[in-house]
Order: sequence, then structure tokens, then C-alpha cells
Amino acid sequence: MLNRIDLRGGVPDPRRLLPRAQLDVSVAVERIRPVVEAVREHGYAAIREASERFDGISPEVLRVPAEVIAAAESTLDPEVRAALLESIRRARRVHADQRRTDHTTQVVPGGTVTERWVPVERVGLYVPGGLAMYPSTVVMNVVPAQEAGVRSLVVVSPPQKDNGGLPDPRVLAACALLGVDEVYAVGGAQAVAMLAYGASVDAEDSARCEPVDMITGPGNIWVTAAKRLLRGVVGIDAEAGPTEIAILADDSADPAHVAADLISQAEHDPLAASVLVTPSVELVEAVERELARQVPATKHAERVTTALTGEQSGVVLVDDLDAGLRVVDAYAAEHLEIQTRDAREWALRVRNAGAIFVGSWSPVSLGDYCAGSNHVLPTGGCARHSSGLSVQSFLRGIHLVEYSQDALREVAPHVVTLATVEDLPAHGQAVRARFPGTLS
Ligand SMILES: NC(=O)c1ccc[n+]([C@@H]2O[C@H](COP(=O)([O-])OP(=O)(O)OC[C@H]3O[C@@H](n4cnc5c(N)ncnc54)[C@H](O)[C@@H]3O)[C@@H](O)[C@H]2O)c1
Ligand SMILES: N[C@H](CO)Cc1c[nH]c[nH+]1
Ligand SMILES: [Zn+2]
Repeated sequence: MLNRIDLRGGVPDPRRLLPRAQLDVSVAVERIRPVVEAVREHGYAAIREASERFDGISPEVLRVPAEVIAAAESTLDPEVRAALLESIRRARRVHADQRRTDHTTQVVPGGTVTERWVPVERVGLYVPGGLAMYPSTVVMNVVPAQEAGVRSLVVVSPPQKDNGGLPDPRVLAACALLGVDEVYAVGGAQAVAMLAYGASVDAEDSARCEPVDMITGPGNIWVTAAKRLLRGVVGIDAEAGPTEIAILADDSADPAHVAADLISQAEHDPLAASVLVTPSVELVEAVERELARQVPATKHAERVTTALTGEQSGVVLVDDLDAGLRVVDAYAAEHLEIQTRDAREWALRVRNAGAIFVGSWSPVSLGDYCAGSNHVLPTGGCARHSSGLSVQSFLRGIHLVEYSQDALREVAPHVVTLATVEDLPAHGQAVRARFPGTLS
């Protein structure tokens, strides 16, 4: 079922050998550009038009009323409530530990630099809702933002036909459990554009969604493309697009677990990527047998099959685990599982991954819901340079520079020299002016 790439005998350029899905983000950017431009120009009308086109429904008033959010919480299934509360509790423990404290460095006597960590003021959080519903993603967006101290939080999530054009009720209930009351029934590129530019949210122009300073959250290729297009207009977290799992395994791995984990992430999206990297031909054959058994029995078999047989998924055969490590590092998966002997040692050698799941008892599904870690993670190779969502994502470090007269006098000649070298004499003059007649 999985494509096979045989790298035994050498790993020439694993980046080129392991393609991502053919419909890549740069192609999708051009497709959604007109939607984003229409929202910027026409606001509400364009959002409604795009929602009708892509979601098949849109409520007349885009903001979800407070009583609807409260009702979603009061009618929430008790088991789902308990699971969400546990997910929130664990995520809060981990993210509370990520808080930063201000730090002052005394550079010279009388000269200090203080780094202040200041939360972003207003943040838009995208919660997907196309092929699957994601109350867990409310948790993963909101908890780090709250722990960072963000004051204004707004959630957007696609309108659902089976909920009268409102977002999924479990998503609304998760918002209520976390105290988020500004929620809009808008998804896709139109939601990202609404957050970036702001827009009226009803036909009478009597209420508005004010623009946000930053947008975070995962989504499909169209959401990811809109985030890429609007980066700069607004702050954007890492690109968290169609899900990926890579598994580095040896012959100690349980093929039933490996297959189940590959399937688990393939069920997100036909564009999801599931990759197995191993030196064991026996494991590959056993995993193939497991896939043949497990895929037909899974609920979203069609979507899973499309994802697993797509060019973005496959098995990579390598000579040994060292070669496998080079492959997974070059690939930089959103999720990397290590299912080998001495898994922790191998995990500590990995350089590029959104999150690493170590050993047989830490599947990606645990991290998706209840490990305490964050599941909004970089995809498409962005793990080479970006991190998953965290408290840090919502903070800006602002330097406070405080020098006394003596401390400035002491360093002034160096400032003047560097200004002269850069042919920016007015820079030097700004310092000279403070010490008339004393600096050449
Ligand atoms: N990387 C991460 O951290 C992470 C976490 C969770 C989920 N995900 C990914 O999020 C995605 C969720 O996708 P989803 O589809 O369920 O929900 P979604 O909310 O991301 O996408 C649905 C929206 O896409 C828009 N859309 C659909 N077809 C379109 C088209 N042809 N042109 C333009 N817009 C279109 C619609 O407006 C709809 O509201 C999956 O790819 C999943 O793998 C990633
Ligand atoms: N695996 C997804 C991140 O790519 C997160 C998720 C949410 N719900 C289930 N899974
Ligand atoms: Zn998942």
C-alpha cells in the first residue's frame, strides 16, 4: 500500500526523495488570493459568499451569541467534559512552566539592558472544522495564549450544516470551559482574512470583528495558504497544515502499533503524510500486512487510503538507524515517533521535528489530546526552523536600554567610529551633541 523508497547503499538527498503532497502551499496561495482580497475589500458580504461556496452554509450573524456558547457547555456529554478538563489540566501544567520572566543584564556600571516579555494584545485562534471537529485544538490554542497573558482572544471555526451554521457544539463548549466568549462561525481563508483585516459581522454593520495582531492554529492547505499570504499584515505562528507522522523504527517495533499510528494521522486529511523509516525489511512486510488488515476496518478508510497511497506517504528503507536519523532529520516531520531499542537515546539525537514521541507507550494520539504537550505543530518541513505553539509564541521580548551619562560617555567614541564606517554621520552626531566639544 505504501510507496517504497530504497535508500540502502546510501542516503543521497533525502529531502528530494521524500516529497510532500503535490498540492503544495504555494499553489494553494494563488487559489485563495481572490478570497482574501475580496474579504479585505467587501468584508461581511465576501465572507458570507465564501462560506456559502466552501462550507455550504453561513449564519446571517457571524458572531456566535453568548447564550449559544453557554448552552453548548451545559449540554456537553459528561464524558467529553471530563476528557476536555483533563486535557486542559495537563496542558496548563506544561504551558505554565513555559512562562518567561523579565531579565536585566548589567552590561557596564550604569548601563543595563532589560528584556521584558510582553504578550501580544489581541490574538485570533483558528480551530479547524471541515473533515473532522477539533475541540482539542481549542485547548491547544487557548491554554498557551492564556498562560502568556494575552488579553483579547477570539476563536474562529467553520460553520456546520448540521448545527444551523454555527461551529461544532463541542468546539463551542470547549470555548466556554476556557472562558472564551468571542467566537465567529467562519472558517477557511475567509476566516484568516477576517481576523487580519477586521470586518463587519452582520448585514446592518452593527457589530465588527476588530483586526487581531496575530493568528495561530492549524488548518488544511487553504487555511495554511491564507496564513502564508497574510504573514506580515498580521503575525502568524508556524505553518501548521495537513498532518504528518514519521516513524523511525527497528525490528523491535510492534507492526500493529506502527500501522495503527500511521493510520491515525492519515485519517486527518487526504493530504496527510505517513512515513515509516526503517532498516528492517521484515518490519515493513509486517506493517504492510497490518495495514491491509486495519485500513478496511477503520471508519475513514477512504480518506486514509488516499493519504497512505499519496506520493507524500511511504516507507523508506535504510541501511541502519544512523542513516534513518539522517532521513528523518532532512524530512523534519511534524510528529516523529521513535520505536526502537534505546528509543530515548535516538530521540535525543534528532535535530528536526515538531514533536518527538519516544518509545512504544507514547503514540502521537496521546500528544493530540492528553500528554500536556501542544498539538499545533509545524508541517511541510517548517520544523527545520519553527517550533510548535507555546507560551513563547504569544510573547514579544522588548529590550529596555538604560544608560547613565557616564556610561554613554565611556562608549561614545565607539559609537561615533561605527557610525562613520557606515557613512551615517548623523548617528554619531546624536551622541556628540550630548558631549559638546569633547568628541572628535
Ligand atoms: N499541524 C497541526 O498542528 C494540525 C493540528 C490539527 C489539525 N491539522 C490539520 O488541519 C486540517 C483540518 O482540516 P479540515 O478540512 O478538517 O478543516 P479546516 O477548518 O482546516 O478547513 C475547512 C475549511 O476549508 C475551506 N475550504 C474547503 N475547501 C476549499 C477549497 N476548495 N478552496 C478554498 N477553501 C476551501 C472551507 O472554507 C472550510 O471552512 C487537516 O489538514 C489536519 O491535518 C493540523
Ligand atoms: N494530529 C493533529 C496535529 O497534526 C492534532 C489532532 C487534533 N485532534 C486529533 N489530532
Ligand atoms: Zn491527530
